Amino acid sequence: MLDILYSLPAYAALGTALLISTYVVYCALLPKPIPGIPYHHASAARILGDAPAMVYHAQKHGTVFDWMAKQADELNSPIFQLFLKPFSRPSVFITDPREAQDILLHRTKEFDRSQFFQDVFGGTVPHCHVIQPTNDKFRKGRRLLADTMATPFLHNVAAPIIHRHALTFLDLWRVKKEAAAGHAFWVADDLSSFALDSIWDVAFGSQLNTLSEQIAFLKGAAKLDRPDTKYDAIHLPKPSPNAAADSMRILTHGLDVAVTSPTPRLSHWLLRMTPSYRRALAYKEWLVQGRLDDAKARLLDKAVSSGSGSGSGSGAGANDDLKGITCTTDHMVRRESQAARKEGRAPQYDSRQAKDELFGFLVGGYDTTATTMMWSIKFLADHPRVQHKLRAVLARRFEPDDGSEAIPTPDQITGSRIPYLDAVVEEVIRCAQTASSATRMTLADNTPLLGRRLPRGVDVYMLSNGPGYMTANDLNETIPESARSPSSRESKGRAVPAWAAAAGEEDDDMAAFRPERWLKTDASARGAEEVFDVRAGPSMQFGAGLRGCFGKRLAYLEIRILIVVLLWSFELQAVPEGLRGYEAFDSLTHKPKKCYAILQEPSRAQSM
Ligand code: HEM
Repeated sequence: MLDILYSLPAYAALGTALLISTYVVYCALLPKPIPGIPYHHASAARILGDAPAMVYHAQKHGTVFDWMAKQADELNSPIFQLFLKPFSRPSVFITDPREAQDILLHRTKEFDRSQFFQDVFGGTVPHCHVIQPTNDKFRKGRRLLADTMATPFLHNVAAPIIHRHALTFLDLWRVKKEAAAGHAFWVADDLSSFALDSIWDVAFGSQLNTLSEQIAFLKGAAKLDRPDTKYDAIHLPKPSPNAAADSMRILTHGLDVAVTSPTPRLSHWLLRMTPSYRRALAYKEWLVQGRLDDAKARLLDKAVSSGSGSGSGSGAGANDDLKGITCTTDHMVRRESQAARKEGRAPQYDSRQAKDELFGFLVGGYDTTATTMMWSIKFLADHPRVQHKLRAVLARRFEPDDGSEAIPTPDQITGSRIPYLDAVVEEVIRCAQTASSATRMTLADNTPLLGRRLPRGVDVYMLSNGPGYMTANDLNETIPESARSPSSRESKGRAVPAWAAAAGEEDDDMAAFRPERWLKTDASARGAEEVFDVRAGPSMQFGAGLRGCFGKRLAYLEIRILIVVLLWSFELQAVPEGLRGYEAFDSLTHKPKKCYAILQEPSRAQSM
C-alpha cells in the first residue's frame, strides 16, 4: 500500500491536482468582466486588474481621474469598465453628459448612492446622510440641515461670516505682499485656511482663527531670507496649527487616505487605530458637543421664554425663522426642537447622527471649496484680460459715489446680478475639476445603460473631466439614440446642449478658461442685454439631482465673495514660468501642484 502512495504516478496525480486547484483558484480570483462592456483584455487576465496601471499613473503624475477619462479614448467607447479593486466587481464609467444628467435626475429608482462614497466617508462620518442610500436616515439627516442652503440663511448668516473671513484673508495677504517684496509666494495653504475658518464659523458659529494667527506670527517673524532671483518663490514661515485646526487636518487627511487607497476601509481603519487620529477624534467630539451645548443654551431658553419654536408654521426660510440663528448648529437645534414637538417625542439634540451631520457639513464644504479657490487664483493670474474686465465690471457696479474705495459689502455682493461675475465663477468651477465625477450604484440586476445590462451593486462613474466636458465630444456622438434610456430620449430637447464653438472659431477648445462661454445676448431685453446662461454647456462639478451636492449654493457664495474682495484689493500677476502650470494631484479633490501668487495694487483706472 505504502508503495503505491510513494509511487511516481501518485506524485504526478497529486501534482496535477495541485496545479488544477491552483488554476481554479487563480481563475476564480481574476476580474469578472460585465458582458458587452469594453475593457482591457490584458487587465482581465491579471488578478489585480487595472489597479497596477492606475497606481503607476498615480505615482508618475499624482492623478487618477485623468487616467480614467483617457481609458475612454483607449477603449474607443463612451462606456467602459475598469477592474480597480481586487476581488470586487468592475466599476463602469460613462463619459456622456446627457446620459449622466439622465441618471442623476431621472433614474433615481435604478441608481443610488455609490459604494465609493461609503468607502471614502464611512470611516469619518458613518452616520451622516452623505453615505446613506436614499432612505429614511438620509431624509432625517437632510431635514436636520434643511434651510442652511436657503437664501435667508445664506445671505443673512453665511455671507456676512464669509465676508468677515475674506477681509481677514486680505489682511494676511497684505502682510505677505509686503514681506514677499514682489516675489511669488505659496498660497494654497492660505486658501485652505480661509475655507476652514469660514466653514467652521458657518457650521459652529465660533472662531478657528487660523488666518489671524498667521498674521500675528508673520508680523512678529524675524527678517526673512529673500530668494536670489526673481524666478524663485519666497518662503514665508507659518505657525503650527492650533489644536482645533490640527485635529481637523488629521481627520480630513483620513478622507485622502481612504480615497487614494485600493483598500479604503482597511486603510482608514488602520488610521483610526493611531494615537494621533484618536486624539483628533476625541478633540473634535468635545468641540462639537460644546457647540451643540452652546446652541441649546442660547436658543432653547429663548424659544421657551418667547414662545417660538413651537413647530407650527416654521416658515422654512422665512426671515423670522432666523431670529437668534448664528450658524448651522443653531439651525439644527431649532429643527430638532420643532420636529420633536411635532412628533410628540423627546428631542435628540446630541444624537450620533446630529453630530455626524454637523461634521459632514464641515468636511464636505472645506477641502472642496478650498481647492476650487486655489484654481481660481491660477486662472485669474494667467488670464489678465479676464481679471481686468471683471475688475472694471465690479468697479462700475460697486464704486461708491464718494470716490472712496470701500470694499463691497456682503449685501452688495449677494444682492447684485452681475453676469460677468457669474460667468467667471462658473468657469472657475468648470475648469477647476475639483470633483471629476459623480458616482451611483445600480440597485437591480439587468439595469440598462447605453445599450448594455449591468448587474446589481455596480458603481457607475459619470466622468466630468473628459469627452463632452473638457475634450471633444466625438465619442459621445457615436451613441445611437436607441441605446439611450427612455427618459433620456424623452428629454433630448431639454438636455443641456454640447459646447458650441466660440465666435470666429471652428471648434470649441473646451479646456480653455473662457468665461464668455457662459454669456449670451438676451435679444428680448431692451438694448439686447448680456445675460448669464447656466445651461450654456455641460459642466458637472456638483453632481446633480436629489443626491447632488448639498452645499453647492454655499460653495458658490464663498467663491463669489472671495473673487470680488480679492480682485477689488489686489491684482494677481503672472508668476514665473517654473511656478506656473496646471499639473495636479488627486486626493479627496483635484488640487494644483503649484499654487503661487504675486500681488500688486490694482489699477482701477486701467480697469475702467
Ligand atoms: C466647490 C465646492 C464643492 C464641490 C466641487 C462639491 C462637489 C460635490 C460632489 C461632486 C458631490 C457628489 C454629488 C453626486 O453624487 O451627485 C457632493 C456631495 C455633497 N456635498 Fe459637495 N461640493 C462642494 C462644496 C460643498 C459644500 C460647501 C458643502 C457643505 C457645506 C458640501 C456638502 C456636500 C454634501 C453633504 C454632499 C452629499 C450629498 C448627498 O449625499 O445627498 N459640498 N459635493
